[in-house]
Amino acid sequence: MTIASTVMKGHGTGNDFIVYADPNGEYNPTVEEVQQLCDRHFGIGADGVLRLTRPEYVDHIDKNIAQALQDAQVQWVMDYRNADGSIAQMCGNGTRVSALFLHTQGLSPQGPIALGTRAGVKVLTPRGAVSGLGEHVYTVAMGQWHASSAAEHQISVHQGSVFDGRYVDMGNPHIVTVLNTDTNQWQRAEQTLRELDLSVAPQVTPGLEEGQNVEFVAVEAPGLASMRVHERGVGETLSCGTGLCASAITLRAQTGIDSWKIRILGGTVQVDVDEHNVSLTGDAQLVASVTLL
Ligand SMILES: N[C@@H](CCC[C@H](N)C(=O)O)C(=O)O
Repeated sequence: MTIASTVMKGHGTGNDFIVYADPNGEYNPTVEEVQQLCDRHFGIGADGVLRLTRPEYVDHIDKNIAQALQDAQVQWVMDYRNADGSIAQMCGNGTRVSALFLHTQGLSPQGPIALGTRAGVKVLTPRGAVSGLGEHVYTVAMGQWHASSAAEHQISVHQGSVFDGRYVDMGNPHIVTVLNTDTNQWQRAEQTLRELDLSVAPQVTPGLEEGQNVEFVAVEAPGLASMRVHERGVGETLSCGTGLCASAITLRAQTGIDSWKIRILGGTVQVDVDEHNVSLTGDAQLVASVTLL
């Protein structure tokens, strides 16, 4: 695939992406092209592709959301693809990398960006001035969340253990299991978390028709937790922004605590939840500019 504009590689807490701007709707990759770009041996390698385009060039989008993007007059929409070529509604870490790309490429003025996604408009606020490559911190307001009030799913992992999981809708689907809320149980929960074999997708019963991202969380102290994730369309990743938000929402339901610092394999983020909104603060980094041959 050729893309006649700047293509970059970046990541947010180790969740890595290939990112480019496609303002004229000319470079809409096929499933095979996404798979090839994301292949870690035969391609550039990434968990997903972020195609930044105009609202009219995004397909597989809900009619009402497409209308909302038009009403909000967003300049840019993040058309997100998983490494296996599938389409997802949202990617929390991807929004930060998209914002950094738009800022550093001069495609969006400094300051907050209203970024369109298949899950609606998300506003990203840079924490400090954005100055070229390197690490930058953004807060993304993810907006209204929805969660089931009970753990209605069972998650079995490769080793045979079975956990209860709750459904959380972040625009994309999540099933979250909290391994402990009693901090005296932290060491055991942390060991369980560390030893989970996520090389194979956990089995979820009942599973969601559209598939699911699955998160496992252990609580170390009030407001401090660790998480691992198996992502739909990718596999285990070093971080998942929507999964971190889904985890904090579930932790809040089980502990009453609104504000969480959560460690994942690729770093640490801050998640703040209230009745209506959830916001995610974390890093974004661009690491390379790539020429596709
Ligand atoms: N890594 C992302 C989520 C990407 C989409 C997900 N795999 C899905 O299919 O829903 C994040 O940071 O939120």
